[in-house]
Amino acid sequence: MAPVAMLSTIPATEAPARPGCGGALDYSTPAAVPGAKRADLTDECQSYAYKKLQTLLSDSREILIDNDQGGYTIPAKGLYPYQWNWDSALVAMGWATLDEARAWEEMTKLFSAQWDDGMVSHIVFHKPSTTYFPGPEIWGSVEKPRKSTGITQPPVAAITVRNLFEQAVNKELALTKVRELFPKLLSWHRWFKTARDPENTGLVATLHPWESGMDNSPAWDEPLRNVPVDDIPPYVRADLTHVNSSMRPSQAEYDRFLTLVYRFRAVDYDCNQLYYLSPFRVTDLCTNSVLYRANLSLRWLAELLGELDVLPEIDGWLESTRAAFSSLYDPEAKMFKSKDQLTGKLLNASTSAGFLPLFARIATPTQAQELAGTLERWLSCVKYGIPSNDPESADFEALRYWRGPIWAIVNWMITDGLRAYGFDSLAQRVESDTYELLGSGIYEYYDPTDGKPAGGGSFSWTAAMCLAWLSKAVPSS
Ligand SMILES: O=C(O)[C@@H](CO)O[C@H]1O[C@H](CO)[C@@H](O)[C@H](O)[C@@H]1O
Repeated sequence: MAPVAMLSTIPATEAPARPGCGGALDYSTPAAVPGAKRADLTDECQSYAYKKLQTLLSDSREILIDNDQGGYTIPAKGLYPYQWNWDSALVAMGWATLDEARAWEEMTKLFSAQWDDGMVSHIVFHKPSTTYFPGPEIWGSVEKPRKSTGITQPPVAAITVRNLFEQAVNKELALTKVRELFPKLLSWHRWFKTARDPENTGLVATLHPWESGMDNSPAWDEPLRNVPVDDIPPYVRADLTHVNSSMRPSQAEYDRFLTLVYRFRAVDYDCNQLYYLSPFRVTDLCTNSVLYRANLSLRWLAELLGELDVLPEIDGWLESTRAAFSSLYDPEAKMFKSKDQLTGKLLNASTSAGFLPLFARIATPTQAQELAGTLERWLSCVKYGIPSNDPESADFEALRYWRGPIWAIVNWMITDGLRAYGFDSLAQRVESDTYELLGSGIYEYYDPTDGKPAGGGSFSWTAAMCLAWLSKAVPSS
């Protein structure tokens, strides 16, 4: 696909009209800046490209400001009215481009709800809302609503904290914040080790599809089949009042999501029991890849602070994960796969999480080469990348949430990995596709077959990716 050449999906009111420019555009400078002009482009073309980026950036800033609830950012109004864990960690990187203090605040607010055992919840219920289910009164009770959920999400936070520190202009503030956050991060990562890898396998368990962040991924079809539906109280889904049911998880999936919540609640989310009693226990590629990368970041932060005593502990985690990770590689499919810990089998589905070992830097060079080949095949089947599910698989659904649509945050993670392994042109293809998709609106996800935006609108982590990643990645030649 030609880099950012087709812009037909941008509504005329939101983007400047595109003049007939041949070749790539320069997004970095207005044509009016003397000396900044590319010789092969007209003033009109350069100014168009510049304006397009400025429009996207200002829309993205507005979304973060609009979704700001005072120190934390909701993912989208109505659909997701609380603070979500990995959303906030990704959104903080976006905030950092306009207000560093506000970016740090996002992290502080997330960790304000950290549990005594170290866990950081997948949702923090700072303020009441009637637009989401299941809310605090389901996770706790009507009489005693919980302030946060009893499950977690992929631990992006340490990656963010390192990133915020490295990018910081105000290094003094950054160092104070790193000092504050480091022990909290360490305690969360220790919780992963003890609560989710009590048998010391090197890979942590995920006990609920919501913990994976990729809730209705086809990878969970098999293990969810072994989750019985209990006699749970009747409930009304709020998500279907915001988004069409054809784009959301099925009722059968929700029944199982809720069954798991009620079973976990029955033991008051005791982390020593959940691992053994959950009828859903998988090795999720996303969680394990993010955790490995987050442990690399945590190690970096420990060195920054001179916390050298903890290095052997973190090195031990890294080493055991490295030793175990190849067991998740399927050489025939040339793809990493998640695993069902209860049956011991690799799960059949090939999903975009299979590329995340690149983001982790844990794929071997041979595996990375093969993954790049697999990704090329996927991209040859769709107009835009990266679909969340193998576009050639029978269960690919272009608009159903994590079963096909493109997610900007996943594109960022995979692109970061592709560049680290030297696959620059593949990375550029994904960056160009993402840039073009965002031009049609800053949404939750996008249809890989035609680029149609879908799910929640004015979506925070998509806006954050525009600010923190795409604004720097768009091709300038
Ligand atoms: O559908 C839901 O109700 C929530 C449950 O956590 O998940 C989606 O929405 C959350 C908020 O954006 C994300 O963190 C998840 O990854 C997922 O896309």
